[in-house]
Amino acid sequence: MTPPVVVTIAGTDSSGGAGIAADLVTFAALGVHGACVVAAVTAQDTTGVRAIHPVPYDVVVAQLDAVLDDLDPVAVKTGMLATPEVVRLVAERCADRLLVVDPVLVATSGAVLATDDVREAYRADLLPVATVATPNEAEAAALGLIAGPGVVVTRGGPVPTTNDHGTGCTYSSALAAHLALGADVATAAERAAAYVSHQLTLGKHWTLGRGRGPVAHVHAPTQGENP
Ligand SMILES: Nc1ncnc2c1ncn2[C@@H]1O[C@H](COP(=O)(O)OP(=O)(O)OP(=O)(O)O)[C@@H](O)[C@H]1O
Ligand SMILES: Cc1ncc(COP(=O)(O)O)c(N)n1
Repeated sequence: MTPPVVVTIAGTDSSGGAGIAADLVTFAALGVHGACVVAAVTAQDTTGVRAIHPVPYDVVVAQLDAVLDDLDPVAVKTGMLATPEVVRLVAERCADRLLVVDPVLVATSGAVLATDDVREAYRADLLPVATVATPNEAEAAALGLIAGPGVVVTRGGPVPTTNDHGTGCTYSSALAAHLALGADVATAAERAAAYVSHQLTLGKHWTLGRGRGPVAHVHAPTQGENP
C-alpha cells in the first residue's frame, strides 16, 4: 500500500543523531514516506554544535514548493528553522495540513539554535496555526506555552541513558508519522513516547562519540516490536 507522505522542514546534524537524519529514519521506521526541506546545515558532533549555516531563503522556498506541488504531504513536521522568514513561510504555506511544530530553540548540548527574532516569529505566526507543538520545558517557558490539546510539553523519561541526542526530534517525527497514519493527537503522542522509550532502551549501551550518543532510531527491532 502507498504510504502517506510526511515532510520535515529542519536542519541537518552531521553527527546523524538529531535534525533531518533523525526525522527521516523515524519516518521510515514507522512506515511513512519522508520528504525533506533543509533549512540549515549544522556542523555537530555528540558534544556540541561547531557551526550553523542557514540555507538561503530562496533555496528553502524552492525545496518546499517542490515537495508541496508534487508529493502532497499529509503532515508537516518542523525542527530547526533558523530564520524568522522561514518560520513565517511555513506558517503561510503549511497551515492547511497536519502540522507538528517542534520549536527547537536550544540543543540538548546547550547550543543556541534560534535567535530572539526566530522565537518571536514562532510565537506570533507559526504556533497559532500548528496542529500540535512539542516544546520541552525550557522552550515552553520561553514561548509562553502551557500543556493542552495542541501543546505537548516533552520531558525526559525513565530510561537510564546518555545516548539521547536527537530525542526531541525523534519524538516529534514519530508523533507526525502517527498523525499521518490516522491517529488522533493524544494517541499519536502516546505512541511517539512509547517509540522513543523503546529505541532509547535499545541504544543505551552504545558507545558512539565522546558526548551524548544518538538515539537508536531503528536498531534491530524484531517484527511487531515497534509500538
Ligand atoms: N530517558 C528517557 N526515557 C524514556 N523516554 C524518554 C526519555 N527521554 C526522552 N523521552 C521521551 O522523548 C520525549 C522528548 O524528550 P525530551 O523532552 O528530553 O527532548 P528534547 O531533546 O529536550 O526536545 P527538543 O528537541 O524540543 O529540544 C519525552 O517527552 C519522552 O516521551
Ligand atoms: C539540526 C538540529 N536540530 C535539532 C536539534 C535538537 O536536538 P535534540 O533533540 O537533541 O534537542 C539539534 N541538535 N540539531
